[in-house]
Amino acid sequence: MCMVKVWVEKLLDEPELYILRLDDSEIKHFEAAWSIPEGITYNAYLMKVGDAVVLFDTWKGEYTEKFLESLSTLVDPKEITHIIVHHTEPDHSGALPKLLELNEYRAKLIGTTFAKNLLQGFYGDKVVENFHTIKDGEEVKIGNRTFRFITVPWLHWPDTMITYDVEDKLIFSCDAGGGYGIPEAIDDSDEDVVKKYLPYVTKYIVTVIGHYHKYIVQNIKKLKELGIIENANMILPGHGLIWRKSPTRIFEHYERVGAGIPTKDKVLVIYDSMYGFVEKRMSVVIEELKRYGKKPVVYRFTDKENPAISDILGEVPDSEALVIGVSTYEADIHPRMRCALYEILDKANYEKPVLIVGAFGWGGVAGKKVETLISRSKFELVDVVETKGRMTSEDEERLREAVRKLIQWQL
Ligand SMILES: Cc1cc2nc3c(=O)[nH]c(=O)nc-3n(C[C@H](O)[C@H](O)[C@H](O)COP(=O)(O)O)c2cc1C
Repeated sequence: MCMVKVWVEKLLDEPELYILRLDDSEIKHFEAAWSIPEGITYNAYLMKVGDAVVLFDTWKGEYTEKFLESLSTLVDPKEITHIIVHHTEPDHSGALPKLLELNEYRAKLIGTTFAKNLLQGFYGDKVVENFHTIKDGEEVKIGNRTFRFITVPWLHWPDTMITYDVEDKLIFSCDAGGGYGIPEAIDDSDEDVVKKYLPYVTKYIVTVIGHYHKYIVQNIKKLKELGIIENANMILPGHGLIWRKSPTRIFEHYERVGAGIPTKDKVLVIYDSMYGFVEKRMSVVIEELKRYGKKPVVYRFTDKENPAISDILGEVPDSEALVIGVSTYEADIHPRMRCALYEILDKANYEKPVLIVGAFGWGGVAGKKVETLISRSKFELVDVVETKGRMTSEDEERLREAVRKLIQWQL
């Protein structure tokens, strides 16, 4: 039996505003790719304003029945007059077709032209029969409120927009401002809950939006210039915590991740080691890093450990530098490291210095291949120390020297 938790809570009396949150503790791999033992929540919101009943997004399709059940405790689905579609990815739009059926297609859908197009592709023509496409910045009066729709393309699909409730200064931000994890609270009032949650936000940003991370900075700049962030009373994302104690905090966090602002002294060390040759080298690296006051965060692929790539990705944005340790495997990079590197370069491509360390048996190519990948990315290549078999005392000295070079690299 499915034991996921559902929250239906009133957030405001005026306007009458509710959150409908499902805690998906059953999910293992978000987007069938990112390991999230911490789970995720799907947040939809319902607002009753004058004669209008406005729904902001829905939940993932597999929870349609639960969504309709929860919604029915607040309103007869037939009474919904407007549905705001911020983003059509099925974790937010999955329950929409069934809801519209119950609603007898009375509600007006509001979203971008892209959103209309995508919904039609996913669910057919009927779903978009009553769809109003908005232009960036367009304001629509609904009930006794003014809703301004602001497009935030590539955060993280081309369809994405946010809604600003002008009178109440509320930002419904869908994926922007969201995170993984199932916080024990609805909002940011408890600092312990926030502290535990923020690393999951980083992991979410990198895995979900990371490929487009320059748009995070661009789009937040756009919202700042509109002056809506600093005066917001609440940020209401499609995943995770609502921000009402310090609404600006979540976008500041997003900005930091988008820009790759480092945490002082944090160096990310990632390596594979089948029989311990790379590992020996990496213990020298780690020892040398610590000697200079650095705080290495280490992920290793060995016959005992197989860390999730999603967790590694979440560590990149706030690292000062990276050290990559690789063995040569069938004239290539070890398969697990190949996979990790591919994702780092795709999702977490930042201007940070990188040191490459390699070990091989008869012809080292892994280090050179990593070097080629790094030199084509935004990362800055500091040095490559790739040597044969067991580590000699000369190899060790070269490694220590390379670590010192990394440390001096404008960290
Ligand atoms: C399955 C397998 C494939 C390998 N392929 C190569 C290779 O193509 N070229 C090479 O020089 N060494 C190759 N090696 C040797 C390793 O790169 C070498 O032993 C290295 O020191 C391993 O470091 P590690 O024990 O830390 O993983 C291979 C080893 C294994 C187990």
